[in-house]
Amino acid sequence: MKQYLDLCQRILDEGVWVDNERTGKRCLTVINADLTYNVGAGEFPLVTTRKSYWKSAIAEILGYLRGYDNAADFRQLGTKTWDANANENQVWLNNPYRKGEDDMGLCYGAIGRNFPKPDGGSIDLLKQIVHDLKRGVDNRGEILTFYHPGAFHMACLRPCMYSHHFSLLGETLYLNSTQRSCDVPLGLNFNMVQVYVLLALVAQITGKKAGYAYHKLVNSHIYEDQLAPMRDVQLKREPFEPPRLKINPDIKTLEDIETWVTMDDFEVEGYECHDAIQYPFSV
Ligand SMILES: Nc1nc(=O)c2c([nH]1)NC[C@@H]1CN(c3ccc(C(=O)N[C@@H](CCC(=O)O)C(=O)O)cc3)CN21
Ligand SMILES: O=c1ccn([C@H]2C[C@H](O)[C@@H](COP(=O)(O)O)O2)c(=O)[nH]1
Repeated sequence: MKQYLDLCQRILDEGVWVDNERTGKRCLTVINADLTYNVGAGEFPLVTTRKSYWKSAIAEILGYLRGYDNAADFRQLGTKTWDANANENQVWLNNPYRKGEDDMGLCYGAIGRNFPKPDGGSIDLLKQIVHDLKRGVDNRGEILTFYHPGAFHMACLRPCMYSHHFSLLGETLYLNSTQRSCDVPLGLNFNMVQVYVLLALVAQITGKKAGYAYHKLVNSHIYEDQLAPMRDVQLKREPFEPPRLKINPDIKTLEDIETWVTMDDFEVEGYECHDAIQYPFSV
C-alpha cells in the first residue's frame, strides 16, 4: 500500500502534463515505477485508502486467462469494466472488425491463448507455460504476452499490462509483469491485485511455491479530472493493515480455471478500508 501511495505522491510532485490524443484529456505523468509484492508471504496489495472492488479485478484477470474477447463474458464472471471500451468508444464502434455488441476484438487472452504464428496456426502460450512449470522446466522464456502490434487495428484497446514472465528458482515461482500504460487511480488498483493473483494461481496449479511478483510500470498517469480527489481526498487518508486473500485449494489445473472457477473461489479476510471514491473513467 505504501508503494502505491508513494507513486501517487510522486506523480503529484514530479509529474509532467502530457496531452493524450485518444481520450482528449491531459494526464499528469511519470515514467518508470517498480512495485514488488511478496506473494509467498501473503502480502496482498489491496488499496485501503478507498473501497477497492477486488472481485472485479480478479474477474478481469480470470477472463484474460480464459481468452475472453467479449464484455458480456466478463460481466458474467463479475465485472463490467470492459463495457465502456467495447461499446462506447466511437473509433472502435466505427471499426469494421468489431463483431457487434460487447465485442472487444483481438486483445489480451484472445491473443495470449491463441497467438498467431507467421507460418500458420497459433500457440496457446499459457498452456505451454503451465506444462513446462509443472515439470520443473523454466526455459528462460516462459512469457505470457498479449502484445501483438499486428492485431492492434482489430482490438478496442491495446493491452496495458501486456507481458507476464514466469521464472523458477528451485521450487519457487517468480513473476515479472510489465505494464506500458497505467491509470493510477483506477487501473492500478486492479492491476496490483491481478499480478498478485496471477502468481498465486499459477503457483497453485503447477505445484510450486509462490515467491515475489515484480510489477513494472512504464507510463503512469493521473487524468486531469482525477487529480483533485486523489490529491485532496485519497492522499489525505491513513492506510489500514493489508487484508489476506484466500484462494480455493481445490483449484488444481488450468482446466479448473477454464471451466468451473468463479468469484466464490476467492475470499478476502480482514479488509478494512476508507469510503469509496468514484474516479472519472476515460474511454
Ligand atoms: N481509462 C482507463 N483506465 C483503466 O484503468 C482501464 C481502461 N481505461 N480500459 C480498460 C480497462 C478497464 N479497467 C477498468 C475499468 C473500470 C474501472 C472502474 O470503473 N472501477 C471503479 C468501479 C469498479 C466496480 O464497481 O467494479 C472503481 O472504483 O475501482 C476500473 C478498471 C482497467 N482498464
Ligand atoms: O489493465 C489496465 C488497462 C488499462 N489501463 C489504462 C491505462 C490508460 O489510462 C488506458 C489505456 O489507454 P491507452 O491509450 O491505450 O494507453 O487504460 C490500466 O491502467 N490498466
